[in-house]
This record gives sequence, structure tokens and C-alpha cells, in this order.
Amino acid sequence: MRIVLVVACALIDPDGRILIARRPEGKNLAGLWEFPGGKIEPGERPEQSLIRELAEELDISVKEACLAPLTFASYAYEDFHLLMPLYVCRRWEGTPRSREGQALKWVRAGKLRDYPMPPADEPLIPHLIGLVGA
Ligand SMILES: Nc1nc2c([nH]c(=O)n2[C@H]2C[C@H](O)[C@@H](COP(=O)(O)OP(=O)(O)OP(=O)(O)O)O2)c(=O)[nH]1
Ligand SMILES: [Mg+2]
Repeated sequence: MRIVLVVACALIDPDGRILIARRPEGKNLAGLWEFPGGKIEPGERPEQSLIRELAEELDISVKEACLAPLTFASYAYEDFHLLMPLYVCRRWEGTPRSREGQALKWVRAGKLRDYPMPPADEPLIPHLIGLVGA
């Protein structure tokens, strides 16, 4: 089974809400809500990949010291095994805006279940509720 390493981030605003993004039509898992992030490219450290993805997708600038590891997802999709560290970040520069056509939404951790997410993400929700409350 091919292991695909993806890094993702829960941005948390001062109200304790979390940013999720809707996967575009045409991609796998289209229409599901995910944490911003993406695949690690050759030669990158995970934190570098995440900083790059957050700039590409959301137009924000994040310092490595502002990324804290929370937990990870490990999930067997049909054609690959996803291993996805989830970081949290409460400090960034700029205002997140969608640069790749994804719908964005700030939601309370206790409301994440109202937004269909990839199956890999579901076990992450209790960790976020534990961190910021429902
Ligand atoms: N960014 C992100 N990806 C997730 C989450 N949950 C989950 O199963 N994934 C999966 C979906 C994709 O298969 C992969 C993310 O990689 P990606 O967003 O860079 O890649 P992609 O397949 O959308 O696009 P591409 O680069 O292959 O064109 O991880 C999540 O919460 N955030
Ligand atoms: Mg992505």
C-alpha cells in the first residue's frame, strides 16, 4: 500500500472557531470539507510544506514557531494509505481568503460534524473539541 504523507492545519481564530475548506469539484473527495494543507513535496520538511500550502491556498503567512502538532490521521483509502499530521495555528499574518476557489468557513469544533468531511478526518474532531471546547 502506497503511503501518502499530507500535512494539514486547523487555524483557530480568537473566538475559538476553526477554518475548513471545501474540496473543489473534480478532485477526489470533492465537496467534502477539509483542513487546509496538502501533500509534502520532495525535499520539504512537513512544516515547510504546510507553510507553503497555507500561503498558496489561503494567502496567509505563518511562522514555523506558530505551528503546534495536535494529532494525526491514519486512514486506508482504497488506493493509498493517508498519513496526515494535524497542526494547530492561532497566529498568522494576513486574512485567510480562498486563492484556489475553495469555499471557506469558520466553525466551532462542536459543529464540525455538520460539515461532511473525509472519513480520515472524523477521528480528529474530538481532539479539536478537547483543545478549544465544543
Ligand atoms: N488537505 C487535506 N487533505 C485531506 C484531508 N483529509 C483527507 O483525507 N485529505 C486527503 C485528500 C487528498 O487525497 C490528500 C490531500 O492532498 P492535496 O489536497 O494536496 O491533493 P489533491 O489530491 O487535492 O490534489 P493534487 O495535488 O493531487 O492535484 O489528502 C484534510 O483534512 N486536508
Ligand atoms: Mg490541498
